[in-house]
Amino acid sequence: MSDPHILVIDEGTTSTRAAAFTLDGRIAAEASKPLTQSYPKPGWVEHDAAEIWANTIACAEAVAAAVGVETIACAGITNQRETVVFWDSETGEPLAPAIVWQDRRTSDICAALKASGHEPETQAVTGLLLDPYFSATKIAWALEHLAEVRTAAGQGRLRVGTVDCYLRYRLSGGQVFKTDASNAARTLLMRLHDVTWDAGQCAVLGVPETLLPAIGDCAGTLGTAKIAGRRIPVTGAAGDQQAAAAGQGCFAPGSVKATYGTGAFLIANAGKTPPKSEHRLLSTMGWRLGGQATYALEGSIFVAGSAVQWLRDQLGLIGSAGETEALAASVPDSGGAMFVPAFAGLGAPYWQPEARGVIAGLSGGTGRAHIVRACLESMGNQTADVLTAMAADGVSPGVVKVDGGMVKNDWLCQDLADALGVEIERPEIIETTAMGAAMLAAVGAGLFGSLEDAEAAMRRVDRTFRPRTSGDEREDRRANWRRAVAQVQAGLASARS
Ligand SMILES: Nc1ncnc2c1ncn2[C@@H]1O[C@H](COP(=O)(O)OP(=O)(O)O)[C@@H](O)[C@H]1O
Ligand SMILES: O=P(O)(O)OC[C@H](O)CO
Repeated sequence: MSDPHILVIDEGTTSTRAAAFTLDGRIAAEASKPLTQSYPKPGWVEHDAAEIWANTIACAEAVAAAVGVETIACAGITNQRETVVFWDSETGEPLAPAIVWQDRRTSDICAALKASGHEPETQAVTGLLLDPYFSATKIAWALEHLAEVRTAAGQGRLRVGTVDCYLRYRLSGGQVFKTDASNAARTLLMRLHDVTWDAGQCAVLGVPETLLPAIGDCAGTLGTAKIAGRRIPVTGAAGDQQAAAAGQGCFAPGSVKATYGTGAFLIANAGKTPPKSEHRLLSTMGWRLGGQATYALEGSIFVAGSAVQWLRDQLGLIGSAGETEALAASVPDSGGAMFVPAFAGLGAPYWQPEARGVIAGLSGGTGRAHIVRACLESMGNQTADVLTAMAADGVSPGVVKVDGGMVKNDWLCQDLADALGVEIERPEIIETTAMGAAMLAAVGAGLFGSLEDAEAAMRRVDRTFRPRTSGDEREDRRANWRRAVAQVQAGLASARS
């Protein structure tokens, strides 16, 4: 029999991918399809869940055909988190557009909940803060505003879930209505310490607990996926950022990864008890295996690669994302330009959903290369904000393990090292999210005894970027960044007055 493969479905914000991994961590076949982004109103971001499903099946079947479906031993699913899908239990068809994690339409609901003093309780129970980023207010909004969703709820036909839950439902032919602990932890409704839905949060946020799926582990017997006429056991499932932390081998408490895709997300392993952030980071689930939770401290940055896409699609400054590398290197600095890409509000550690972006410090000499460089530099600047908060919460890594679509850019990786003053370690396979889902699925299927064993067999380091800046240079850069963020915040204050 040929070598077994692990099929991974990685449903990201901007594209859906499938890959077949070998047990030594190679990608034997892969397929991807872009996902349409809809911005129907300012601050709104939607996906078509029918397109998500069609792309998922097409990518999975293409990969199965390439390696031979009979060689696939098991499947793992990983996904953009917090995004909410509404579908009909009878047909599996979507009832409304999916409301994406970047969507800000529930800012007012969150502001009202904060004003009523509900944030400390929310943080104590769920580890999260009151921000439209998370799923619950999106569900409550849809139940109030979308007739299709309300009617289906009244008739007992409504299924609501995060993207993992929707895909597991459809892949199983409607047999499985379950989510996993890492995705459930992003809803604002899950009690972090005992991994159950919290009746109080459900009541306050207006989400009937009866609508919610069961919560399970991230590895084990999780259901089946009908692909290319075969029922493949699904043995791994986790949100994409937690999967990336597993794929980077962040198993020791305090080890940190940063994934640069549409957004950028830093996760520190926090061990076996929920961490408590005093500095506006999230306390969340890493993964849960055999009923045993591993917790994480997270800093979520809402705009990373999407700023590069904006330079390409809205400004036409570049023809492709890859061009940013040579352009940034073509100038000695950004010429004083500072780019704060707060298109979807500011995430950690600010949590200001109504903030909007700024490009400051422009002069007549500012050119295309300076703007591009300022855009890439904002990755290091935003990451430094999160690492500063992590340090204040007691986590100071000497190495940050990076991955995601942006880190193929060497200039960016070096700039991260220079901005942060830490080593930046890049693995051979930068699709670490998919690698982590493959590791979880392999452990769930019994192909490896532990995630550590899977990492030893599957993950290899490509390159380490070392800082080339002095502490004073980094401090100057931080001061300039703080001034630019202050401009964003001043804009916010004047918009309110
Ligand atoms: N060479 C590059 N330099 C900078 N950014 C890049 C480069 N290549 C891709 N990107 C950006 O990376 C993002 C894609 O990363 P990916 O991990 O696939 O995202 P996601 O999983 O969120 O859909 C895009 O936003 C793109 O603009
Ligand atoms: O699609 P990505 O890779 O930017 O990840 C999205 C995150 O899961 C949102 O929390």
